[in-house]
This record gives sequence, structure tokens and C-alpha cells, in this order.
Amino acid sequence: MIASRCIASTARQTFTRQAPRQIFKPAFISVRTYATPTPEREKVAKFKGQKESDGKYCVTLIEGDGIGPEISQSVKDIFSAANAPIKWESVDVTPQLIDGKTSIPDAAIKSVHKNYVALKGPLATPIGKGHVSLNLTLRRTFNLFANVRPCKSIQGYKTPYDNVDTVLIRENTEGEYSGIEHVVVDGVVQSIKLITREASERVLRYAFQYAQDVNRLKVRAVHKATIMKMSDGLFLRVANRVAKDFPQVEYDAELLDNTCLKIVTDPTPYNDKVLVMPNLYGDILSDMCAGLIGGLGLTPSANIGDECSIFEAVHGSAPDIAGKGLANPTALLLSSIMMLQHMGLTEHADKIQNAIFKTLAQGTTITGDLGGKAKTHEYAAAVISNL
Ligand SMILES: NC(=O)C1=CN([C@@H]2O[C@H](COP(=O)(O)OP(=O)(O)OC[C@H]3O[C@@H](n4cnc5c(N)ncnc54)[C@H](O)[C@@H]3O)[C@@H](O)[C@H]2O)C=CC1
Ligand SMILES: O=C(O)CCC(=O)C(=O)O
Ligand SMILES: [Mg+2]
Repeated sequence: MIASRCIASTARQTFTRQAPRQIFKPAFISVRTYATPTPEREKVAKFKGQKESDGKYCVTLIEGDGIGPEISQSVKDIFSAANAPIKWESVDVTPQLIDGKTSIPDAAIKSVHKNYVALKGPLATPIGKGHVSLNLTLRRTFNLFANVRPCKSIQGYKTPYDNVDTVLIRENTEGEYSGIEHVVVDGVVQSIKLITREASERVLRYAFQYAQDVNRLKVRAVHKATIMKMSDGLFLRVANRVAKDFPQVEYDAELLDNTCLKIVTDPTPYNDKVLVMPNLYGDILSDMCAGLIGGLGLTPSANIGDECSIFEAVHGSAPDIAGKGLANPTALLLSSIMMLQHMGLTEHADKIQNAIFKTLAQGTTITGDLGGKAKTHEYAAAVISNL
């Protein structure tokens, strides 16, 4: 049911050659390099939310499962200490199964539509309970077609590579995540990877526009069209065609397995590129890039749509450490920085971001995943003291 709804809604969309209306402008990956607005960046639409009478913006908060509430609390505490003009509107997204279809409660949908932005903790996907991934459902419900996943080395935290600076843009609504699976006969199942020209074009245009917008003028499409000749073949053909509309952006393509090999051997050549790819490849590669800089506790992401956007960490609900105060809230915090930047609240973004990086560089109050002993709330308190 979900899959057919997705196909139908994709088909209804009018194909457009214009740039997507909202381009996320990343402070996290670019605070020094891209601080100056350029005419190109002025062209993109601004965040549509309005300040309320108390001078604050209302943002939907989905705390999530597992470690979600703990790391969300850190964000709330730090935002409050930093006097960030944000008012949180917590919503429940416990999935409802109606006629075999996973749906988000209406109140949550209304809240995100009203506020245009949401911050989201991780959501566990129940296995074997009839639900498709709630994350995927959210991305489809709000048509969040591009998932921007930057990954940058943290000063003071030593990893095999000192200078990682990757940006990955993942198609976020279809591909291997379409959820179209069925049993052919007992012992034989089929899972369909759905690729459409419309969704491919939409994310590819976004990637090229993004590259141009942040002056990172190389786009590389990552694919496996040698094997998935029709599906990845279509994605690649669309990439080749869209590239022609962005002559100032250098473009090439690379096979996924080769990208994996090269990026873990030496990530440096990827520091000037925007990687764009179908859904599953982006899911896997983004965890791999997180591994290059110290793990999933550090990597943020932005799910971008034309109407609204949801910011979340790359990681999941971490059931192995949930409820123990061991989680690193940095990934969700950096996602909230991306959100502030998206909303044009750059001063608050910079202030909180600097405190996070200072705390990590000091290295005295860091969480266990980074080799420290601090509990989640102790790390948050250290960030607050560095504000
Ligand atoms: N966007 C989302 O909401 C995502 C949800 N999930 C869901 O999360 C659940 C658990 O998935 P897993 O495969 O265990 O992946 P996971 O990302 O939750 O955890 C993988 C490993 O990284 C560690 N880790 C993750 N975040 C951390 C943090 N902030 N601080 C310290 N350590 C951290 C965990 O302890 C675990 O050892 C599943 O139900 C999955 O479907 C998975 C990925 C993304
Ligand atoms: O929805 C899920 O269960 C997993 C999602 C995921 O891995 C991701 O967003 O990176
Ligand atoms: Mg993932």
C-alpha cells in the first residue's frame, strides 16, 4: 500500500527544470569557507516559519526511541542555556497500522506542516510486526527527497585520517527502500528496487544546486549501473543529463564498490566533492564515512523537502546503550545546528557549534564512544559551560 502510494504521488509530480526551492546551507561543514552570502544563495527560498509573539520559532520535536529521549534532552538543555529562540513542540509518532498501511498520527503531521522544520531522534523499526520503517514513512509523508549527510573530522579526536570532509546526498524516497516485497513461492522472495526518473532528477538537481550553492564544485554520482543496468542505469543517465545544466560544476561517476575501497584507503580526494546516490548506497556509505571520523555519535543529517525538512542524526536508536546515559548527543546536536542554519539562525548555530567543538577538542568530558568517561548529561553540561 505504501509503495503504491509512493509511486502514485511521484507520478503526479510535474517535472521541473527549476532548482528545488530549499537548499540547505551548511554551517557545520562550512562555517568559515562559506560564510559570505552570494547571489546564487540569495536565490533560494528562505525558511518559511514565522516568529511567534514571544520571539521564538516553534519546532516539532520527535524524541524517538532508545537513546532518543536522552540525546534530545541534551539538545533542549543546551538550546535553553544558549538562549536559542526555539520552542519545542513534542509529538508522538507511534505508528498506526490502518488497513495494513503504516501511518503517522495526524497531530504529528499537522505539527510538521505548521512548523516547517522538525528535529527527530532515532526511530526503531520493528521487525516482523507489519510496519515498514517509520523513518521511511516520515520521509515519504513529507516528501523529504534529499538526505544531506556531511561528515567532517573532529579537531582533537584522533582517527586514522585527520582531514575527512565528505558530503553525501542520498535519494530519500524510493530505490531499495520502496518496501515492495513479496513471496513468489515458498522459499523464494522478491524485493523490488524502484527507481523513477522524477525522483532521480529531483535529488540530482538538488545535489548540483547544492554543490553550486556552497561552492563545492564537483559532483560525483555513485552507482552500480554495471549490474543494475536498468535502475541504476536510469539514475546514471539522468545524472549525465542534469550535469549538462550545471556547466560550472565538474561531474563524474564512480562504481559504488570502487568508492568504498577508495574512501577508506584515502578519503582526501573526496574532500572537494558532493557524492550523490540512490537510497541504500547512501545509507551504507554514510555509516562508513561516520566510521572514518570516530563513529555514529558524531554525524548529523538533514532530510530536505520543498515544504518542510526534518533534521536527525545518521545513527539509530542504539538499543545496546539506551537508558544508561552513555549516548553521545553530538550527532543530534550537529543536526540541530544544521536546522538552525536552515532557519537562518546562524549566530545561534555558530555559538552552539563552537561550544560543541571546543568541548570535543578539550577531550576531558567526552562520552565512551570517543574513549571518554562522561555521561550524556555531563557532556551536555560541559558544552553549556563552553557556550
Ligand atoms: N534514522 C533513524 O532513526 C535510524 C534508525 N535505525 C533503527 O535503530 C535501531 C538500531 O539499529 P542499529 O543497527 O543497532 O544501529 P545504531 O545506529 O542504533 O547503532 C549502531 C552502533 O552505534 C552505536 N551508537 C549509535 N549512536 C550512538 C550515539 N549517539 N552514541 C554512542 N554510540 C552510538 C550503538 O551503540 C551501536 O553499537 C533499528 O531498529 C534501526 O532500524 C537505524 C538507523 C537510523
Ligand atoms: O529506518 C530504518 O530502520 C533505518 C534508517 C537508516 O538506516 C538511516 O536513515 O540511515
Ligand atoms: Mg542508516
